[in-house]
Amino acid sequence: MSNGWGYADHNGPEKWCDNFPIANGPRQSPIDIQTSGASYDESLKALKLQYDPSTSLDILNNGHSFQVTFADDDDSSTLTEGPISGKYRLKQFHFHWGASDDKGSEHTVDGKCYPAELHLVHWNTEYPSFGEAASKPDGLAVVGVFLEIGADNPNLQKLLDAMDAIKCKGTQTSFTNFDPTILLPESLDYWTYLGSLTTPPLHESVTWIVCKQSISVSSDQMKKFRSLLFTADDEEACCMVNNYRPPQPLKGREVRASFK
Ligand SMILES: O=C(O)Cc1ccc(OCc2ccccc2)cc1
Ligand SMILES: [Zn+2]
Repeated sequence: MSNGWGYADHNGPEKWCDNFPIANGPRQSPIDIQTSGASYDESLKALKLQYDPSTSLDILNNGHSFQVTFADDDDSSTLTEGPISGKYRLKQFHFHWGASDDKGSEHTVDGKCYPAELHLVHWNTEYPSFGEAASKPDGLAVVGVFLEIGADNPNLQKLLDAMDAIKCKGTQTSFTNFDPTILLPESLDYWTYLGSLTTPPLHESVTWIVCKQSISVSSDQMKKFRSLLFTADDEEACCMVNNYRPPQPLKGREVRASFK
């Protein structure tokens, strides 16, 4: 794969195993969450998400998605409790979405796809940095939130307004004073299982925490996501759509629910 991984036929999810053999590993993500197979675990705590908006730094088109990056040199923005032990710091959040409203999420629920999925990426402060944590079995905790077509979501507006400035791969702009709490659903009921990054290097280092309740996004707002490009300004334009990996084999893993 001379020009790196992506989501096209020549460099997409079916080809990633060529350079990243862990793609066929025992704890790959995403998965289809079969609700009947998820077991309620009364020992699971409620998620504790404490974010300081002053830690948001910038918004970047990295050629695979767009991400908002946070200052993570102290414990200002953290995830604690829930299924994890210890303290995890927020590093970034990003989205995955489809070319049309009938697909785009990475996780599915009883086979149902959503038009998009938000990932809030946190790393275990047991390790010195995100880079160190990213390859450890308990290194990362990612909170996933489904987006479902409905009314315009005003809480997405600041992200949408920034997209004109990050249309092409490699572009970024300042994105300060943003509290990602506004992107969370009302209920923080969740499913949790042990999985992986859903993009190369596909490290099996993620405790996944997938919220049962979705947030809304309108069809028009989804069109704005699809106006971004996978490509740099000196390349032939390719719309940033279908940047999702399909569900991977469960391989005997347990999926637990924080709710009855
Ligand atoms: O949320 C996801 O899609 C999982 C995911 C989380 C973090 C992530 O970071 C990219 C990255 C991680 C480790 C090393 C290099 C790059 C890549 C994927
Ligand atoms: Zn992701």
